[in-house]
Amino acid sequence: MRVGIVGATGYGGAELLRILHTHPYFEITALYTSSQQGRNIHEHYPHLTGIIPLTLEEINPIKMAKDTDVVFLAVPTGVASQLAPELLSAGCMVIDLTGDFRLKNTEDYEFWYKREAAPKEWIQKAVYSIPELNNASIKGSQFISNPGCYPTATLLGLAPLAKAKMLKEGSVIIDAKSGVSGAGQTVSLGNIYSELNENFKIYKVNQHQHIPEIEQMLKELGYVSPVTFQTHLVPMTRGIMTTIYGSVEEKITEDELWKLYYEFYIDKPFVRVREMGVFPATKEVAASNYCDIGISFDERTGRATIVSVIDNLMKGAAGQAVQNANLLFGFEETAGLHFSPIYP
Ligand SMILES: NC(=O)C1=CN([C@@H]2O[C@H](COP(=O)(O)OP(=O)(O)OC[C@H]3O[C@@H](n4cnc5c(N)ncnc54)[C@H](OP(=O)(O)O)[C@@H]3O)[C@@H](O)[C@H]2O)C=CC1
Ligand SMILES: CC(=O)N[C@@H](CCC(=O)OP(=O)(O)O)C(=O)O
Repeated sequence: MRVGIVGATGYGGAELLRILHTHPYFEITALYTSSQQGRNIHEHYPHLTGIIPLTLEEINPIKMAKDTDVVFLAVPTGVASQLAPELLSAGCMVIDLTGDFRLKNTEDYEFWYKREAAPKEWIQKAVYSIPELNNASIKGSQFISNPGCYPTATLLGLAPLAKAKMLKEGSVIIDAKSGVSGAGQTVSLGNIYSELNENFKIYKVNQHQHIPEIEQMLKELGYVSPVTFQTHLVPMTRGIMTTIYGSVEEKITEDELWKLYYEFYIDKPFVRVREMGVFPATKEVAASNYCDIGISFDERTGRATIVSVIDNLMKGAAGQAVQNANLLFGFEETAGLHFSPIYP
């Protein structure tokens, strides 16, 4: 299958290149840019010298549809709302990594993202897919909306309890932390070394654009209340940890809670439920497509604490996008994604 990547010069794009250049069924045939036409990708990313000898091409949907079978959009949110429909109309399959097609309600998008939403008919066509939580098969669709990084970690952490309808409505609090590559390669004051180093910051308090995405999916799973969701920037390059608190409706033991999670994910190759009492760290999934989950239940308070970690660029973006592409084309879900985490 011929693959094109728009935004190959960004962090999500770089991760797609790392995964796809050794993928058994996909071949990267074209890279597209809005600002660097004619340059070789290694001029932007010297680490790719001798590995991916491709020149960056201009974005031309008609030509792109002729030259590729599927296009990954690793562009800023806001750019895909116009570009994806153009590519789809030209006959391309599209995997969109942006937030532009995740929210089914356009008013929610406009409220949280503070910009105009994509056309409704295309939003309806987009399949939002965290593969471990999909009810329907995505094979046969043309257009995938890849989930956000924080929602992936959060929803995988909450899904077993939400689906079992064991979460007390109104009780969920998500405390999330991310490494700085989550903000992409664009420079901003908050992301420079002297602002980040030896610092720990909360940001977008009660205003994060991933709140409606988390709530939309939680509703589908069976939990309908709003959630409290806060995000923090950690002075590290990769990784997300979400520490999730929720009250459990029924009287259960910690053993029973662990069994619920273990069985929910038993046939899911990328979710590793840790042994009871063992909690994952971000480094234990770095550069891999795993989501690792640790669980604890406090019988005193009736509250569960769930810790889930991912690599924001892998399971949080490019890894999950390739996992979705594998499913879209009927390949094995894990194809090209057998990366063990980099440690130490
Ligand atoms: N970083 C992360 O951990 C995650 C990112 N995402 C999402 O993935 C997408 C990509 O993120 P990320 O790689 O981090 O971002 P980056 O800022 O690192 O890269 C985005 C790339 O988009 C390209 N671009 C900029 N403006 C335009 C435009 N007008 N038209 C076409 N291309 C444009 C740029 O390349 P060029 O100048 O060559 O065109 C740039 O390299 C975003 O929507 C982000 O929200 C989702 C989950 C996690
Ligand atoms: C650390 C950091 O800044 N992370 C970004 C994640 C952005 C992202 O992935 O945005 P969409 O998925 O909504 O496009 C943030 O919190 O906004």
